[in-house]
Amino acid sequence: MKELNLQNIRQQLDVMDAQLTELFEKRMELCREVAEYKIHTGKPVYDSTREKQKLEAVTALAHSDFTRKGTYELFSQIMTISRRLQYGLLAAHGQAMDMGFTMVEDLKRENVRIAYQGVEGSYGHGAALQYFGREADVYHVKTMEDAMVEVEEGRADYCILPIENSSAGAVSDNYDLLVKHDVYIVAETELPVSHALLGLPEASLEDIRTVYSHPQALMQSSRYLNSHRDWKQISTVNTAVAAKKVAEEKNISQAAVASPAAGELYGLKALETSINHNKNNVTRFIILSRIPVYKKGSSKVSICFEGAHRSGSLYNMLGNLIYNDINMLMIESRPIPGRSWEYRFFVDAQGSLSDAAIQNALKGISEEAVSLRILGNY
Ligand SMILES: O=C(O)C(=O)C[C@]1(C(=O)O)C=C[C@@H](O)C=C1
Repeated sequence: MKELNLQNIRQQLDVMDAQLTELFEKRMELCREVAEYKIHTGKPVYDSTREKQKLEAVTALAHSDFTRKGTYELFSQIMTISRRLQYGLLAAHGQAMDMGFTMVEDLKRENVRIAYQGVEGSYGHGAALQYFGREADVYHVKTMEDAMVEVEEGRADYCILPIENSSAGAVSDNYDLLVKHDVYIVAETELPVSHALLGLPEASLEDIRTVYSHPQALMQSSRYLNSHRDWKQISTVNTAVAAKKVAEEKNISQAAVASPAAGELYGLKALETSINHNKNNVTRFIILSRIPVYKKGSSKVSICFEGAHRSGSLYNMLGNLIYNDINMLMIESRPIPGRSWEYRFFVDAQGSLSDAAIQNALKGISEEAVSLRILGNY
């Protein structure tokens, strides 16, 4: 057997890697010229047919299954890097994508109407008052979708909807609705969710036999509620509806799990406060407008995209963020209606639509994805 000498093998690898690097740099120089051609002709950077042909041609040169697969991966990466280079050059020539958003100094806050889902005293109501102030012109509608339609059809200037809870995670339905309706995220607000056990003013803990609330709130307070085994727990559509029911039925044995604000509104007494076991329970609400604007200094961009249904597609989309040095804050996937086992992705990234890096990344995603929608910058 040939005597193996690691040092000698490494020296040969070093020589070969230097050649590869030199060739890689030469290839990128040519891609620079391709970019110049594309700047002048307006031809898109991404050419899937050419990439497919290229991958077929180079894999045909390989001699084993292993190197064929490796060649495929290697050249997919090289062309991805080539695209990044070209997007950067296009952006430097002022050929950034038109995002369709206008930057404003501040969001309009005077004489605005705000729709929220639920009833008075619900957490949605609380979030609306927290963001727009206690004197704000807020009104409620029945469903989350109703709230979006109010904005879309111009009856409300804004609507406010929960999108994520620190313990329960994403409010998936609202992600789906964001794609369905022509509304844009213009702001967000975080509302600490702290449940109280609310009873009639004359009630005491010993009187309670039945507790009403939304299933989520019952669950979030289950440790406390289960320590009172004789209490019957009954679900309602909303925490505030539970409080209203207790106030209206005037039965001393009934209590509701809802916010202290709901208690105040319906004249109930807090028999116990902060009964949710996760004390760091915060819900993030988004504020939606039908006008695509973003406030100067906004630092979070939300997008939604569908990639091609093939290996590496998501990886390539996210590569656009990585190559532009953008920090991804959140990713969520949702099934695409009518297409089983295919998903669309919702991504929050750090930055502003006026940043060159964000513009560059979004241009890349928009060319390479099946569809891209910018949901907002706030
Ligand atoms: O040939 C082109 O049009 C290029 O932009 C070059 C290149 C490559 O690196 O080979 C890069 C991107 C395209 O999607 C296809 C191929």
